[in-house]
Amino acid sequence: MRIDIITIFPEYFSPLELSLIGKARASGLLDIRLHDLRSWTHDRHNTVDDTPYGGGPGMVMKPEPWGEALDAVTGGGEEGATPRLIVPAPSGLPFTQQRADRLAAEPWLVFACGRYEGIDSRVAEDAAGRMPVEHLSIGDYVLAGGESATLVMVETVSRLLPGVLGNAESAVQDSFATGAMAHLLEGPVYTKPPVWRDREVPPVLLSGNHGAVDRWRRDQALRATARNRPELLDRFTDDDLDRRDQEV
Ligand SMILES: Nc1ncccc1[N+](=O)[O-]
Repeated sequence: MRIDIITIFPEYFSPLELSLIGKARASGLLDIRLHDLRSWTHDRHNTVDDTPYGGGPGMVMKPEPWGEALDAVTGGGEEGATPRLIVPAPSGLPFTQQRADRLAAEPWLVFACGRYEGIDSRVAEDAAGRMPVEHLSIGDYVLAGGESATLVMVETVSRLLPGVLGNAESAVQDSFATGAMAHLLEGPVYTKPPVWRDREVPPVLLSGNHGAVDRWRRDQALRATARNRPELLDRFTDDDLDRRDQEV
């Protein structure tokens, strides 16, 4: 997968040189390219923002640098390929594991990181004439810009790509994963030693009875979900739960 990130703070993305994503980039599984939006400004101050029409607080990012940046970055696709443009914004559609699964199937993503009060809306309208454009939100709070959200989305999507995680299985067992534990929160996890500060690991996990372990894990996941995210349980119908009983 190719990922382009356009931002006025390229250094914000140095964490993408570390750990699993860093290794995936080094191995060629991931081709992440950073672009400084100011490269497409032509004035002495490399201006990227201006006051909002209609008044109001803050600044809006100017359309010209973005238009040139997107032309330059998205024009260079192999055999004229076009990317999916992701614009992180609090006003966007919710970024969920299901949406991450879908994005992980895309060959090429471009992230436009807006700062201030956002990017002039004509930029996304103009780009939509040439490529799919999605405004996505990672949560109902206001960040100073799209960079943190882009880090979250890039990490969430990248770890789903085959070969990026050491053990692809663990992506399946995660909270919100698809399959039998879909939409359930992950329950408690344990590793050695079997007793620590007089606290024992639940005996079922040491029993070697995989059916009992799976049932225990699903029960714990249902409890965690009921406690912290009861609204996620509404998605289950009775036969869903019955089906899970068969599956687990
Ligand atoms: N929540 C956000 N705040 C600012 C920019 C982007 C955001 N987001 O969720 O993608």
